[in-house]
Amino acid sequence: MHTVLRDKFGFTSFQGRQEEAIGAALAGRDTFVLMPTGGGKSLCYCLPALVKKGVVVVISPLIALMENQVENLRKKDICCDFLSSTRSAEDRRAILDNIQSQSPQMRLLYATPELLTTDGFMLVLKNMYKRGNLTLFAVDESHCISSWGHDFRPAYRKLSVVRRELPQVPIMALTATAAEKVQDDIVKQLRLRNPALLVSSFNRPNIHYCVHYLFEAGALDPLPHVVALLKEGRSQDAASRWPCAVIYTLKRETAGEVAFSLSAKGIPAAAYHAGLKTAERTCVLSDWASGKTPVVAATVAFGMGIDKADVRLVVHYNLPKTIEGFYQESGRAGRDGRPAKSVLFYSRDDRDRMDFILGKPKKGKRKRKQPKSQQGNGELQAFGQLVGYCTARCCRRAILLRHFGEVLPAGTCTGCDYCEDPHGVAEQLERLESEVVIGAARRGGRRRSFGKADLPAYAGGADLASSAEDGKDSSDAASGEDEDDSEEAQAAKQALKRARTGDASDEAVLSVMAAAERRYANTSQQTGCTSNSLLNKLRLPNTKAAPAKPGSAVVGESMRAAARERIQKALEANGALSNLSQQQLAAASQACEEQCFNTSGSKPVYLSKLSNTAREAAKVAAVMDITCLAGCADPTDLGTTDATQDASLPEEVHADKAAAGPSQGAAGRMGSTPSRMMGKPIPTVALANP
Ligand SMILES: Nc1ncnc2c1ncn2[C@@H]1O[C@H](COP(=O)(O)OP(=O)(O)OP(=O)(O)O)[C@@H](O)[C@H]1O
Repeated sequence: MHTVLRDKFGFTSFQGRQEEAIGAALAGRDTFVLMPTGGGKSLCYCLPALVKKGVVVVISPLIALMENQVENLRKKDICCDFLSSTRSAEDRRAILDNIQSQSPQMRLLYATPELLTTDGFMLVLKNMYKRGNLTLFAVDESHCISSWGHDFRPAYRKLSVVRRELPQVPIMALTATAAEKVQDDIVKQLRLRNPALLVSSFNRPNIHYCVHYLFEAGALDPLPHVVALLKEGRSQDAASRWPCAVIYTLKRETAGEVAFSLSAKGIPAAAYHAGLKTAERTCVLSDWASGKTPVVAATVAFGMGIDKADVRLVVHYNLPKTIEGFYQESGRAGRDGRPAKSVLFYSRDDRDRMDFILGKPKKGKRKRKQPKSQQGNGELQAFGQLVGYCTARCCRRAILLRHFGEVLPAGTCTGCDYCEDPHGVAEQLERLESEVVIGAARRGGRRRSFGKADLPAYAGGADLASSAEDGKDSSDAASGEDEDDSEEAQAAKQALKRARTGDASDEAVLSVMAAAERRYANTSQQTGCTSNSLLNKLRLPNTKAAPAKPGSAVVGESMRAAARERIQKALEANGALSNLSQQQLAAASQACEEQCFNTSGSKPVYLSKLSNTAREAAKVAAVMDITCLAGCADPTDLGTTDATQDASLPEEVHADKAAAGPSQGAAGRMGSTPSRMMGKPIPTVALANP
């Protein structure tokens, strides 16, 4: 092992848990390897391929990743290849002949999960199995198997077929980001048998973590701060070079704007996202890798397989959706072990926007494979954890590590803004909170709602709408449950059908694989995608929409119904309102939604107001607050009716509410007095549209 390590790979020693992983694989044992980004996971399956007879099959999610690895291994004279739609028929035949021969020369073969799980390819694998030529299955980026994770790819789920059909071949699952729940899921889904669990620390001690708060009263634009960070990095470099940096943005447009603005200030920067042509992306990547363009502003399409050692700064210009995503992206900094920075910009607007994007009901999702436990607001919960990272008054590193089940001993943080200045961070958080309250008071007691002017990070209102839909589409795609009507998707479905019914020509199998890869690369990883047909459907005015009132938004009835449902769920979850009946809550939701509808001049404003309303609904402290949330100074404005009145509410409820005194929330600000509620039954609101 050590000889191969030195002679083939040029390393003097193993790092992390490489040696144990390799030892387990050579002993024929299943292995679960969790190492941080840049930890050296690929060696864990590459080295056994050179020591043992047979072929190591590596499952990898992207052609680009496979190409990159094959290229690197070939430089070391290691015989390896990958199967994909980009290969000629001749190449594919040569590969299949090689691996099915009595003694294959091939040491490693890379393939996507889509290819591996087809009947045709399984036949090839069984041939190899019979000859004893399958050394190991390495499942790279194995967190894609879990819908708890952030990069779920449905085809990964089918990999259990490997254990079923080829039971004696050891399996190695590898990942850099998997919280405990995801780790369990990986082991379960792949049916690993008594696996060696090799979990390294998630700690990246050389990365300094910082959350930069943006205030309403100040500039909400992160750009000047990014420029300052880059200048600071430049002044720290002896040769006065711009630091190598990645700036992650939510949307493609923002990536373009940031790159443009930085270039205009003399900072060499380029944009990278899935909307660019392949040649353009390649060019941006190679200029970045060579140092010609040290700064890249990118969406999450700039992802797996980015292996540049000297990234000094990773900025999150917008909030990421999950801690896992954040950890992986920020982890691209400092792979050389030298000091590096992660800076995440946090503003209330950004948070509200993401809240809304993720909170929208996903049309048609529940009908299909979503596990029960994850129905509802799993994405919102995951985002809530990320918000917790930003707003908790405690060490950032400790929060990250705790998320992955690790405890950071007190006082051992190697650098974060909180540990350096806990009072400063606390003050900023207080300021953030007070701005929310002051802002609401200034608006006459109404809760904050977005208008175009309130969205400086976005070009305009329509952008917000598309962003919201984008989030929906991308998450649908990520969970593999969207209905894609595109020609490409239809062709892929046909091919998949042919493959399943045994007519698995190479072309059919490869076209399924190519379609899956394109969808994964272009939608799952690209939050800014706008091409989904669902989005277009939602954009069309709905013929069943309620008649638009003057100045009201053009919003379809289905969206309005979903909005009412969302508000109602928030009210139902609010313990302070547990005494209200379903009918009362439904009526309150309706009133709140109508308020949003009637006071919004456009769909984006409606969506933003809705988002705020749903959030506030979860927080209201009394019935009075609901009425104010719905914009009524008098609860009876909501339409109290004797017929539907729930006069049977127990006396103590009224007494409790009276004893609670004036609400801290909107009630007081609206000038309503609690006495108006006292002695009166809590109003039951009538359904406006029975
Ligand atoms: N034993 C070792 N000694 C020194 N360097 C190593 C060793 N093993 C791997 N490396 C180097 O570490 C770097 C990262 O390795 P690798 O790409 O396998 O990491 P990874 O864990 O797969 O990262 P990612 O999760 O980002 O894909 C590579 O440049 C590799 O050459």
